[in-house]
This record gives sequence, C-alpha cells and structure tokens, in this order.
Amino acid sequence: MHAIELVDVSFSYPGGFQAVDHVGMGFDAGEAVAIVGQNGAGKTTTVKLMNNLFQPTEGTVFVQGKNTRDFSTAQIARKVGYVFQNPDDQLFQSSVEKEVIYSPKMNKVPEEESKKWIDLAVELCDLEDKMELNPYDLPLSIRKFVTIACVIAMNPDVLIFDEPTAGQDLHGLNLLARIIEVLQGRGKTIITITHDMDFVLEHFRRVIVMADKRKIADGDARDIFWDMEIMQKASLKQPPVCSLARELGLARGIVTQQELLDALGQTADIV
Ligand SMILES: Nc1ncnc2c1ncn2[C@@H]1O[C@H](COP(=O)(O)OP(=O)(O)OP(=O)(O)O)[C@@H](O)[C@H]1O
Repeated sequence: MHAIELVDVSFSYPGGFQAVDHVGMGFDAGEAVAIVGQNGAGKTTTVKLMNNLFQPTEGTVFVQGKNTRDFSTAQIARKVGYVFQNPDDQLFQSSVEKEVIYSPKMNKVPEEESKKWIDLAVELCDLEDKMELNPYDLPLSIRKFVTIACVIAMNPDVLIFDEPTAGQDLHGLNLLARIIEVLQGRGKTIITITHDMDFVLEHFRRVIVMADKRKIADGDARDIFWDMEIMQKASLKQPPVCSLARELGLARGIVTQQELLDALGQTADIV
C-alpha cells in the first residue's frame, strides 16, 4: 500500500480552469521525491490534492489506502503535512513558540509525544533562540522554517514542502538537507517541489517532472537529467555538471562534481 497514491487525477479550479490533467503517481513510506517543472505546470495544485486541500474533479487520491473524499481536510492533514509555498499563508500566531505548539495542542496530541516532536522540529529548523519572537519580525527565509517546524511538530507520516529552497542561503539549504535526511531516516515520506536542480541532484534519487498540467516523467534523477527530450518538454535547464559532461562527451548519468572529476581523471589516463 502506498503512503499516497493519485489514480488518474484531474483538477479544475472553480471557474473551470484545468490545472491538473489525468495524473497518476504513488509514494511509498520513507521515500524522498522531488517534483520539478516550469511555473504553472501544476505542481502546487497536485500536492494540494494530496492533503485534501483540494479534491479531484476526476480520479481518486488515496492516503494510506483511504479515499480522501471520505475524510475532512483536517483529518488528512494529520497524516499529510503541507508546508505552503508562501509562509504568510500559514502563520497567524504572535510568537514562534505559539505557532509551533498550536497544531499539536489543537489536535490534543498527548504531551509526552508532542514535546518530542516539537523539540525535534525546533532543533532541525534552528529556531531555539527565536521562540519568543514574532514570526513577522523574522526574514522570509526563516519564516519558511517556522512553517516547516509547525508541520514537523505534528508528526505526520508524509511531509510536503512547496518551494522550500526559494530564497535560502547555504545555511538554509544545509538545514533543509538535514531535515530531509533525518525525517526520511524516521520513515517519513518527503515530497518536495523545487526549482533548484542542484539541490535535487544532491538529495533526491527519484524525480517527477510535470509540464503543462501532466506528469511527463517519473524516475531516477540520473536518467531524467540526461534525457534532453524531457528537459526540453519541461523547459528545464540541464544542471551544469550534466551539461558540461555532455559537452565533453562523457558517459551519460554523471550528476555530481565528484563523478565529473572521476570521469575526467579516467579520460586523462586514457589520453
Ligand atoms: N486559485 C486558482 N484559480 C485559478 N487558477 C489557478 C489558481 N491557482 C493556480 N491556478 C493556475 O493553475 C495553474 C497551475 O498552477 P500551480 O500553482 O499548480 O503550478 P506550479 O507548477 O506549482 O507553478 P509555480 O512553480 O509557479 O508555483 C497555473 O496556470 C495557475 O495560474
């Protein structure tokens, strides 16, 4: 049984604009998957269908085998946590501490259990010295971590991060990498929308590519970033390491700097 499964799902916004067109995908427990694609491809709409913020116009979304139509958004949100693209859509308390404890408290999570996850969330998101501050006095990049902490604190089985890398510096990117690693290590399913292809290559093995409302590819990053037809169809730029390796005529599938250096070393030996 998948943690989440979309079966032939379409979605149109009220007013009739179709944003998702017959999409199918499944995610297992403990998987980390990146969703990439140009602006307007339908990525955010697709993930909002996964936590029941939207219900499909056609097709079915299953969360741990259960049809989301049979549950409220709040019920599904306990299993599938979604971190909004814009943190300001999610923050409404007067301090970071109140934000992070709000959902576990509202959902009456037993104190011992909630303390464990709140402490982990605060540590992973580097918020220990910001608990008394008003989120709106913090920069956007840190507000984003406040929203991530809120979702981790709820201890959902699936966490969806919408554009977490946008506007992050190296420290922020390192925090995100550790969050993904630690949560995946605890059996969580992590789904991340991002435009940062280097971040994808470093931290995700499986990549889903969306273009023009549809899923056009789903597989190993090593295959996908070397498939120029997919790159062109999705208007994606091949990551620099891959394009350099391609220009140099090196083996397909090179995606990291180390692999590029190793391949160049071998080439130099042969020459
Ligand atoms: N509330 C809405 N009403 C009508 N159309 C919408 C609404 N929200 C999004 N859309 C449209 O649906 C399409 C898909 O949007 P979506 O946000 O899912 O794409 P995306 O791939 O996440 O893009 P981005 O990277 O820019 O966030 C876009 O054309 C967008 O303009």
